[in-house]
Amino acid sequence: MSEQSTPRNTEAAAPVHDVAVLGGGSFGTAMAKVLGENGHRVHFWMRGKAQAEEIRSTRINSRYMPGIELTGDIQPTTDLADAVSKAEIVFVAIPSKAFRAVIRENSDKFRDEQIVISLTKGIEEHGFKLMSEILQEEIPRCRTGVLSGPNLAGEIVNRDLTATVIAAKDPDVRRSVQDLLGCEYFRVYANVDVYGVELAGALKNIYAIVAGLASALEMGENAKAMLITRGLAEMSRFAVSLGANPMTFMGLAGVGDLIVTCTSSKSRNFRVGYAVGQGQKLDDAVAELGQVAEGIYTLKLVKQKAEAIGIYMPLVRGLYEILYDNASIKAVINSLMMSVQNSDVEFILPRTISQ
Ligand SMILES: NC(=O)C1=CN([C@@H]2O[C@H](COP(=O)(O)OP(=O)(O)OC[C@H]3O[C@@H](n4cnc5c(N)ncnc54)[C@H](OP(=O)(O)O)[C@@H]3O)[C@@H](O)[C@H]2O)C=CC1
Ligand SMILES: O=C(CO)COP(=O)(O)O
Repeated sequence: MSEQSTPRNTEAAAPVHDVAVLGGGSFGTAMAKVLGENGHRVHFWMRGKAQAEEIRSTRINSRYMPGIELTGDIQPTTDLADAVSKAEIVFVAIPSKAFRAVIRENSDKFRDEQIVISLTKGIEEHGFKLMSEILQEEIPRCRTGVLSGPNLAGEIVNRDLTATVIAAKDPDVRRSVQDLLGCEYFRVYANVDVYGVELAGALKNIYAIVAGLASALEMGENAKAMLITRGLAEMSRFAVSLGANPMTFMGLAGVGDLIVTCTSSKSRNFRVGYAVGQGQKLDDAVAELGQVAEGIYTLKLVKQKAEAIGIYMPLVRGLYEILYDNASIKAVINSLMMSVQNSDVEFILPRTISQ
């Protein structure tokens, strides 16, 4: 596909491609909008007939993106087979809990060598699988990749300047996604560390919840910086132990996404943490949100995994105790502050092993 595409910023009209976006939530809508504005034909699949009909007739996805008009050739559909069969590239924005089921149920609809990109930032409960691993298991004939970065959907649909990362082993996959999505408000950087980019996107949701909690408790700016930086240390320690490249965490998918979700109430994970910090029960906070906050599931899985492989993750443990063990927030903070004072950057000065 990339051979046919024109370099950016040329006068020549860019070729129109058929693409599919699976998932009619906030992020699926944001990516469909970018692709539509870039002149591509977007087969936009969602499971709700009423939602598809609404978008077809009003050009607005009122539940997930109220007031945002979807211009360009965006064709909402509830026929996944039809969307996938027409597409050169498929983007998947389905929450992690439903990701495998949707792909598996439709695995025979994908073509050999078709490019399939995960937009989902989560981990599967059984087996600690990332979405790219699920794609490889369910549709091994396809070429796969992952898009992740500081990408609040609500800003992208307003054409606010944004950058993201496409991670794929295959250079043609990377180039194709850059060509399809890149435009004057959306820049797509490339990485080959698929596992690191994907894990960064999933892990940062946990620290966004922590940051929301700290914000509700008015802990101050120093505390915010401490939490973001120690969150970065903790998530990179964990990811590196699983084979990710530590340098990936210096990039947009790591530190970039951590900054945006830990400092903005536009992040759903941040908002869940904020609500809990204000005394709301977790279930009520999630119900009120009405959208997915992947971090609450990722937290459980990462705590379990970290314990199983012996990785020190005090923020994960502390947040878990608050959300799931009814621990007092004050007691958890006190225990974190009074734990052993250790190395700042452990890739320079190794930690003293004392949990
Ligand atoms: N929003 C954002 O800013 C960003 C989100 N992401 C990631 O994208 C993924 C999707 O998030 P987002 O779009 O924001 O989530 P939303 O909560 O906004 O929407 C979820 C979407 O998934 C659909 N869905 C849920 N269960 C199923 C199922 N079993 N089968 C088919 N469709 C289903 C919902 O359909 P229905 O309405 O019918 O329930 C809805 O369209 C998440 O992993 C998130 O972390 C990544 C970057 C940015
Ligand atoms: O991943 C995101 C921005 O990069 C979206 O974060 P939330 O899911 O917390 O809204």
